[in-house]
Amino acid sequence: MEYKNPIGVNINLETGVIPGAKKLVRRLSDLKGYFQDEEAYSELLKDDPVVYEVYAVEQEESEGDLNFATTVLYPGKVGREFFFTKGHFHAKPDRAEIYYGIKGKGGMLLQTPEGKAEWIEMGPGTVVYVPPYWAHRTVNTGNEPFIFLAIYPADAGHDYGSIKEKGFSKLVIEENGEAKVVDNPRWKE
Ligand SMILES: O=P(O)(O)OC[C@H]1O[C@H](O)[C@H](O)[C@@H](O)[C@@H]1O
Ligand SMILES: [Fe+2]
Repeated sequence: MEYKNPIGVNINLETGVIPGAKKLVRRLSDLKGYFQDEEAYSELLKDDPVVYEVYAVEQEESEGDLNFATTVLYPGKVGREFFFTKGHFHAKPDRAEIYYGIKGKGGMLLQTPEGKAEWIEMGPGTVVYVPPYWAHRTVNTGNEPFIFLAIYPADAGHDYGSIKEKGFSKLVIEENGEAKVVDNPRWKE
């Protein structure tokens, strides 16, 4: 039997960087169609800011193995909507995931395939259990980078399709300087 080598790394708790990890950058242009306010989107697209970065340590897809990744989600808004990650179901939909808040302020929108949504606030030290079958998207509701760790099955995969097309049934917007979770007017079952 060939055994894999264990890994020990230190996450930089200020920047979210995992040394040696694979870095993925998502700019606003990668999130076309995701935000409600298309005018605000086009305006902001002139600068095409980085919305988030992911530092991932991933294994080949196999049952029983685990991946981990940090995400640095920058502060910002498109219109009244706070910056967020794309959000996804797992390609193997019954795979669960654990998130751990490191720095900054935000939360997670979760949603069942039928469109029942939940919002969980996150800050440093928050653990979120994402149960099997729930789509999940993180949102930065603060004014500094929101940094968190995620641990997920190596064979979970990402299914972006239905979220890209329909979004979440809830939106997280700013109202009078506060984050508010409201119904998505464009949501259809
Ligand atoms: O893939 P997104 O929905 O854009 O979210 C960005 C990333 O967030 C976390 O780090 C997850 O562990 C990753 O699996 C995911 O790729
Ligand atoms: Fe996930």
